Amino acid sequence: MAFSLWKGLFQTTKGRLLQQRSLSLYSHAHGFEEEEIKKKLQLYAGGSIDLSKADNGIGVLTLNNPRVMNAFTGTMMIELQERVLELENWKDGKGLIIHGAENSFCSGSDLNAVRALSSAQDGMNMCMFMQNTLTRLMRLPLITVALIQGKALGGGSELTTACDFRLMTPGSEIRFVHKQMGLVPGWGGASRLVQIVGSGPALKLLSGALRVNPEIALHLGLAEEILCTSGSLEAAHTWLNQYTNGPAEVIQAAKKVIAAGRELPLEAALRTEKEIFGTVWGGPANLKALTQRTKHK
Ligand SMILES: CCC(=O)SCCNC(=O)CCNC(=O)[C@H](O)C(C)(C)COP(=O)(O)OP(=O)(O)OC[C@H]1O[C@@H](n2cnc3c(N)ncnc32)[C@H](O)[C@@H]1OP(=O)(O)O
Repeated sequence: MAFSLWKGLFQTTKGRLLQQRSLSLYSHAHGFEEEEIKKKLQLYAGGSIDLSKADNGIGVLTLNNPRVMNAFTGTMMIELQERVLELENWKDGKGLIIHGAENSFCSGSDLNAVRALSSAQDGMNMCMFMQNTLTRLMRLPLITVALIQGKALGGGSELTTACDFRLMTPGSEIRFVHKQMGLVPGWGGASRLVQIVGSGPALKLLSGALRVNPEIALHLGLAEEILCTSGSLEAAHTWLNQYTNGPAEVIQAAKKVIAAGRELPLEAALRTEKEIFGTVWGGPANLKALTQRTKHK
């Protein structure tokens, strides 16, 4: 009796810990005033973040504010959070492509909002708000791809690092322009960039505000492939389809074990891998493969 009570308690706590890892980084305890910053962000309206979810499990998220090169207004920051929460609950989802409207990726945060929210407290709250959202985006159980056409500047470049992969078109550019603005990244872009390209190249990209064209991005391991400009969204779908063929629960499990390996110390990652393995072992896809005596020739 006592043993089963302890076991139940242990499993609930473990479940909660696993769940918490997928939730936000900052809360009230860190001095983060989410409602306060959301009220302020609402004042800087314009553009939208559009999400379409197809039956094949691939979503497309469009940064839609082409008049200002898809800069992030306050309301777009809030909408991004809403779309990410929606994607967290997409049971049949397998992959996500993020792109900008009208052949441009994103020119960072809307400079009008930046100017108006220049106090230290607003800056910290906006930083924590965007880190929370982009961390949740990074942890989505979906394979995520940033399709970069045109420029990804400032916060736009940071957003690309929250995706699993980056695909670029000829003439496109990723550029951490923060230094030119007297800043460093604050949406988590520096920390993620180090994980992607290593600390030396990351320091050069930031301190030189270097332009990263598709060839350099390929060389650094920042981009996976250069796609043709025409029909690049279809090409991004084709590229992603190589990795999303199969049942959603298996693709999602694959993303989850890799995300754990990317973020957690080895022992914690191994334990998480065991938990996720348990969700697919004996599951429908596993039983089907066993019944069919699947061979891998
Ligand atoms: C998290 C930290 C950050 O993200 S800080 C923001 C970093 N981003 C920037 O500083 C981008 C500044 N903008 C630029 O460098 C250029 O506008 C870029 C994006 C290269 C485009 O140049 P170009 O193709 O010549 O077009 P343009 O300058 O005429 O721009 C078209 C209109 O868009 C506007 N725009 C552009 N970016 C932003 C932005 N981030 N916030 C607000 N507005 C932006 C331009 O001002 C221009 O508007 P308008 O036609 O002058 O009314």
